[in-house]
Amino acid sequence: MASEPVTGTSLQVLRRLETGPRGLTDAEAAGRLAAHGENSPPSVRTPSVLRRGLAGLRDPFTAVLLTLGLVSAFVASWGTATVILALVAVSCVLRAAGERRADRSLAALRELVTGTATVLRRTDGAAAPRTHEVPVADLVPGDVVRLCPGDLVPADVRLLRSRALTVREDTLTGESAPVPKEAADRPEPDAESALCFQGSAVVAGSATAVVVATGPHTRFAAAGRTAPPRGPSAFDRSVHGIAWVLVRFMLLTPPLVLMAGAAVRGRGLETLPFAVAVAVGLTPEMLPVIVTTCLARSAALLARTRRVVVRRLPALHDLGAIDVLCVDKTGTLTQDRPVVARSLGPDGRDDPEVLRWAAAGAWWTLQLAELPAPDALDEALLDLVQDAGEEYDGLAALPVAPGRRLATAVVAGRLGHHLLITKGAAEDVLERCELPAAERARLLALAAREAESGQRVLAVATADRPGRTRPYTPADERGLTFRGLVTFHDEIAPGAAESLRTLAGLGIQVHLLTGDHPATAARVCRELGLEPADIRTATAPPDKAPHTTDSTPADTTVTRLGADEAGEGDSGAGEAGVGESWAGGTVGGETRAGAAGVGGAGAGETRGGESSAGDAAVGGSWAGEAGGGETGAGVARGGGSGAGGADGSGGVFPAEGTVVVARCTPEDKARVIAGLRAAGHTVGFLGDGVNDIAALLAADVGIAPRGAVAVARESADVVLAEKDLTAIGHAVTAGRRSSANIAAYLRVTLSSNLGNVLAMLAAGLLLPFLPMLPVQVLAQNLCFDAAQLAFAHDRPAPRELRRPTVLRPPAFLRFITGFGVLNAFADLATFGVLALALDGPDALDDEAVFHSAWFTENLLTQALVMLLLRDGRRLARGGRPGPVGWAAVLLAVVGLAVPPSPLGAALGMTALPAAYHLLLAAVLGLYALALTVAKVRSEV
Ligand SMILES: Nc1ncnc2c1ncn2[C@@H]1O[C@H](COP(=O)(O)OP(=O)(O)OP(=O)(O)O)[C@@H](O)[C@H]1O
Repeated sequence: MASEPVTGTSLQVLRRLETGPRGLTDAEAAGRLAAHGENSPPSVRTPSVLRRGLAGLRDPFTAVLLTLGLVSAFVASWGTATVILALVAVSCVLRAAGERRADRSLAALRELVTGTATVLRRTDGAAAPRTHEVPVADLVPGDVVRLCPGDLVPADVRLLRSRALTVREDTLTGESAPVPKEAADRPEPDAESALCFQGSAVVAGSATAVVVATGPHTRFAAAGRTAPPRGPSAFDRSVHGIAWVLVRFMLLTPPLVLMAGAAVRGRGLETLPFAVAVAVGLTPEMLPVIVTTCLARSAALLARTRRVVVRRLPALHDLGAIDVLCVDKTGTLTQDRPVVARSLGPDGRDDPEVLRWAAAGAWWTLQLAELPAPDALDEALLDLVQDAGEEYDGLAALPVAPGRRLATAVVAGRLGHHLLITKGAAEDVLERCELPAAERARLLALAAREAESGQRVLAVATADRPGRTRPYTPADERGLTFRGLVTFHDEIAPGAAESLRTLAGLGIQVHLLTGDHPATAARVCRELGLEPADIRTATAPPDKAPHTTDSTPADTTVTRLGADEAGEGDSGAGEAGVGESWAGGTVGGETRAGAAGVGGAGAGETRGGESSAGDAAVGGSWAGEAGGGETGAGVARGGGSGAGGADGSGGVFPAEGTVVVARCTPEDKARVIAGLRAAGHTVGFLGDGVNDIAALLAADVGIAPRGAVAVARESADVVLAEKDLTAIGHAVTAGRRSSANIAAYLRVTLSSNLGNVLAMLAAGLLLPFLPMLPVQVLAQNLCFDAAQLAFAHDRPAPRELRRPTVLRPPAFLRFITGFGVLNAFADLATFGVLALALDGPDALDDEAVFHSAWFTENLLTQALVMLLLRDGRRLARGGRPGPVGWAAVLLAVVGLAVPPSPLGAALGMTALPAAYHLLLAAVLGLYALALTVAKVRSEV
């Protein structure tokens, strides 16, 4: 179905689809919707619970458990095998159920951000077609749709008309370089270039197209594709690091126990079930369950209370771990509702004529490039000049595109001449004007002065050319006559200042990456209460600017301006700054570069709030290749003040404060983020436009605000469904909360498990019998696991949420070893004291008594660890116990109640003498004291 109607001329295709260039009528569309079904985006086929359960076996802990269970069955230790396999089953079922719940709630949340398509429909056959925004799901074959930059192609379509259309097809091909598409009628096999496929992103240009396939018939669905998988999150990587250390321990444990038993006690293979049980005791089996539950609960709560949609569950962890947030300016920190402020001539005086040129250019670009709607700057111009462009006939348009910061309209002038009207970034337009260098520098300074007051600035130029039939290309934008500047005021977005303050309070460094002028960006920063520590310009060499997709890292020269150089009120300094960046691009001026190490150096070591991560090079290709000598058009000079220490590039980011990188192309934004990540930061990016897609994908977490274009929303991990930016702070806190719960679970479980295992190994060697029967080890493990589920529901203390939650495996393993050893000492001390104090028929040399005493003591110490390592402060302040506190109490009750119960008898246990409980209370008191001291010391 997808391929059949797309060959032949556009007309043939339209006929075959029983439609026309004016689109379908409402009745036809409704009929086809009933016949073809919804054009639902191909969703991941929801796996069955069984499939999910089996997938759970791939988790390393579960896989090791299963192996140990099978080993036990192999040596006919049926009790041990049954309990282990039951543990495996419980873990897989809980995890599958949690994932299903999470999937369901996410599917419901995604509804909040579903996209729409611009479609041409008629009320009846005689009526004129009108454009409507309809939900993507309502599209049917035969619908005529309009595509513009930022759109996601809503179905498989055949182009009817197109203007300089480029799309990214990475969802289908994995290839991120934009591909040109054209409406021309071509025979097979070239017909593909007139087809766009569902899920592709429109990067530039515009088109009108007819829908040829929807829903399950699209190529995307047929290929069974889903969104390209992202690499593991920062948190996942840490958890995996820890998991693999433990898995190695677990695999080593049984042979060690066997060898030690044989060497010291002369025991044989009969110890294997015990050895296996000890290894199982080390396993944090509930980890996958707790991770899924924590994430799903936090995501659902965020959506309900803050209208924040987490589109990829693990992104919530990364959100909690970010220590750097890069934001774009327009549409994110500002509202992107610009209003014309001034129109001035080259002499700096008000000149309304410049505004008329700019508006005429905007009007004809809009008409000829077939853009369904003007961009915000053009809209502001057209709002003010009602009859814009009426005096001309439009001939051609070269619109703005990612990496291209100007637009040209060609109109018919007098006496058969053509008139080019170009408007855009001052640097880009002035570079194309015929001007002496000094005059150009003066005009750039004029633009910078306007920008310093926070205004957005467009330069306007024209050119009179003899008429011709040859098409116009960017190469024709040369030898222009400068006409003047138009400035715009764009209000700050609601909640932006408060949101930035909250982020600073959460220990997150904010950087601004924008395509706009450095002085405008710096002023916006100040208005938001952020004093930029550094202001830089990322300048693609002019001849590369329109073709950023094939630019290489070395194409970007980064010019650093001192924070004060673009400073407000000091126009001289501002002029110098901008002049310098300009010179770097064209006249061979100097690009001041800070000292920089090459990115990635010291990554890992430099992580974390107190580290010098910020001093490391931004690195990656951006810093490394842009610096250190002559690059592109600029000459980099080393010897700046950065702490990276190597030779010069502009890539050093300070450890504190905000850096503004202005005049960024989409690739520059992505490169800066890649560099920051290589320097060890966990980086979030907040952006709303088609020029932000690469950055959204490059960041650990991409965030799109409400109002972002469809492609940005689709590329983001987190979407804010409300306009209020303060939701980001709440989302970060929610991420930290779930990460803190998982980290606490790991700390408590692993230190406690390690302590038990060490104590059991030691006791196994000291005693003439096994310190616990395998089935008892497993039973107490099961009780402890069940209690651990409370961590998914806990509320961490506020101080735990003040900094990014970063699990550093070495520090973490040190923690659990320290507390594990302490726990083992407590266990052994208990028995030392009890052995000395008790004798008679109930003494500890009786196996059943010993096993029961060990069981009770184990569960009580574990409860104590839960209480003190997690709920200690809350209880010390006289607060009510949280879920973990109550779970600990329950665990202690089970520890005391099981041995004398029938269940205890079935497990080979017996009631314990009263004296034991008294002595145990005293030993536990001492242990609690030691634990508290150790905890306080570990926090200093
Ligand atoms: N309609 C337009 N006509 C001419 N030039 C434009 C137009 N829109 C944008 N520009 C120029 O292109 C520059 C870069 O635009 P781009 O969309 O990349 O970034 P931005 O909107 O300025 O900032 P941000 O990256 O923060 O969203 C603008 O600063 C402006 O100079």
